[in-house]
Amino acid sequence: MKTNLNTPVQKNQTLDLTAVDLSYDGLGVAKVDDFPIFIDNALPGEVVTAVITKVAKKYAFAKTVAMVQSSPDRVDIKNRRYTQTGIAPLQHLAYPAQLKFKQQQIENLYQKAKLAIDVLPTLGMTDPTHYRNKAQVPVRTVDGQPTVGFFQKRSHRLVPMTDFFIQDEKIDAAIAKLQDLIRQFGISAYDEVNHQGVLRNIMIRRGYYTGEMMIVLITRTKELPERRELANAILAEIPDVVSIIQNINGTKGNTILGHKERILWGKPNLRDELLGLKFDISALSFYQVNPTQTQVLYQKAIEAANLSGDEVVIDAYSGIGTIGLSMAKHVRSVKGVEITPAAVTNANANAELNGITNAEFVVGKAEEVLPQWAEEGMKADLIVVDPPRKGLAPEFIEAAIKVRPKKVLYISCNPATLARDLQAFAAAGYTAKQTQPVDMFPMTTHVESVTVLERTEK
Ligand SMILES: C[S@@+](CC[C@H](N)C(=O)[O-])C[C@H]1O[C@@H](n2cnc3c(N)ncnc32)[C@H](O)[C@@H]1O
Repeated sequence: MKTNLNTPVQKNQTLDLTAVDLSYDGLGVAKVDDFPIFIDNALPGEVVTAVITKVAKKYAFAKTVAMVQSSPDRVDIKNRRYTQTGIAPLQHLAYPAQLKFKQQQIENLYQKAKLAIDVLPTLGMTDPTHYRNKAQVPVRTVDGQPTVGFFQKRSHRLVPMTDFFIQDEKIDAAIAKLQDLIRQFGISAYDEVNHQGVLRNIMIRRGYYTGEMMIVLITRTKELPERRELANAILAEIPDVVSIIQNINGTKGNTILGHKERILWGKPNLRDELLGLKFDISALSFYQVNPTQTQVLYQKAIEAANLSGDEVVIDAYSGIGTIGLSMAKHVRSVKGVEITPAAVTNANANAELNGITNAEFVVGKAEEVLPQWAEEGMKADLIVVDPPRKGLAPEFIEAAIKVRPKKVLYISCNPATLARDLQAFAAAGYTAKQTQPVDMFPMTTHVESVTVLERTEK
């Protein structure tokens, strides 16, 4: 065995470890002479017998082989596969402790960033399972059959399953039916090693309030054999389907959706409702995956913004307009910017659908459009941002400061980039008193939150 003298542990070594923390991705953290070891299946306070699986220069990974002393926060898991695949990496942690973990994640990052902002207790769900309104599952050949499931963590080995625990059960039922139909029709599964086969992924969305279902079949090829017959069979077997779309993605790599699509049956959009407003959503548009908690998040955001009714609002990273349109009746006007053209088409149509006349959305990169708006002398009282995980670009923050809004409302799905961006705003005199985490992704380590920054300089 190769021994590394510079690290206090060696690969394949078995030892007892005490977890003192939980990493951002749900692994127990133990220290040996200050050297961090990330342990699969260990909660803070637990003592486990573990075997070291990998050693790097500054850290190591280990796997629990026996529990010496377990945590009172440990609960029975539903199924090993949900941890194996990363679908529910926190399923072994009691739900109240998950909420606390998310609050602490933000607190720790704020402490490191020297930000004096209170983090409120995370708002959770009554039933933290079966909440997702969207499934995106790979299709691969297993035992000679096209099979649905989920990839094992950090790999592309398919773990077959049709019951996904955190997804709407009607979506799970539709996935199981689709697997039967794909097999009946003899549609080949994608083979990513040789870039062969037809069906890569299945995406399904279901409107929480409307019950409408959209099915997207993502293929490598333009050809989808017997596509009309397949669409008819889907309609006969799966209830409430309003849209069947073939999305074509001929690229190699991990991107799920391609840019081209063909409607096989029905409407190009799915309809859902949020806070009493109707929203049409295309297959290519972003839509929050937890519909009940999205309403909690938006309500908190609107409340925290403490609107007077007279504000000019910029809604950056506006998607299909859900936040801007939910705010529209509380403000003077809303102007949104979003990179995905299909989402902007949805957003403007959604304004019309709800009789909202004071909101408008444009296509563009927020970090390019906001500097243009600032250059043109555009004024705004409130800038709402809801960026992807990478957070805000420095050019965006610079332009936001130039616009000099009284407030910035930051909705974040990644506390690390949130803390970084809040530091940049703080340097320009924008400070926050508190952050409200809302649990949008129970059983996972994802942390969503809302923070209002106010301009402290005159
Ligand atoms: C977290 S989602 C929020 C969408 C919307 N606010 C909502 O809650 O439904 C982030 C959105 O930013 C968009 N986006 C990603 N990069 C962008 C960029 N550079 N400029 C503008 N929009 C971007 C994505 O397409 C996505 O719709």
